[in-house]
Amino acid sequence: MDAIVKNFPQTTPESNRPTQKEAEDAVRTLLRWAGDDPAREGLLDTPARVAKAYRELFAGYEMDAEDVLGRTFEEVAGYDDMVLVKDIPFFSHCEHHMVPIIGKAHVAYMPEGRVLGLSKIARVVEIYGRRLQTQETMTAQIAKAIDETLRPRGVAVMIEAEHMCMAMRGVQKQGSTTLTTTFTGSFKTEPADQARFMSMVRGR
Ligand SMILES: Nc1nc2c(ncn2[C@@H]2O[C@H](COP(=O)(O)OP(=O)(O)OP(=O)(O)O)[C@@H](O)[C@H]2O)c(=O)[nH]1
Repeated sequence: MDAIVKNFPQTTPESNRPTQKEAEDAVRTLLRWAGDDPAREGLLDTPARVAKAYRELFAGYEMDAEDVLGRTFEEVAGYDDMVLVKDIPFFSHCEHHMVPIIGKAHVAYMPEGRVLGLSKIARVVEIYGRRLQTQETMTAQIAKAIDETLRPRGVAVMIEAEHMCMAMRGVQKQGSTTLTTTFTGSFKTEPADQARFMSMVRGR
């Protein structure tokens, strides 16, 4: 798992964290930048609310995929075929504009001796989603985390998402979806495994 941290060194050391007051002052600055008055009554509590909301929206920096994925079970009754958890909803934020990415993740693996608790797969999506992200990085991180901790025969991750930076601002194209995939192991080497993943994701 060290490799994951090395490849994706996103977590801020606690010593570099601003104080609550610094965070609230920064929000007041942005309110003024937007053209509003942080001293007006309706905005007085907003900096504290935003600082609190950021802790929640970016809680992924506080969480470690290794802890979550470390809890595995012995293979269940000889089951060794694909396990797919699809349509896992998530909210993330793009690292370019800090506005939402709204999407769904589909995550599959081929067990090799051990299986994961299903909720742990959704938790890994949360861990990487609740950070500033690009969709490509998030897709790769989820696959890599499962691959390195569980050592399954293969991992497949597909993310479909709408980027609010393309909808609310800039080019302003609402409703477009970006799809990204990462395949490891048998999903990479066996076209049949990859095709089955795609058809299971698409089968509604
Ligand atoms: N590859 C990738 N690009 C992203 C993602 N989220 C946002 N972007 C893009 O990041 C790019 C940043 O482009 P810049 O030209 O530096 O910034 P900008 O002037 O705000 O760009 P516009 O959005 O075109 O107005 C934009 O094209 C965004 O669409 C992502 O998850 N993956």
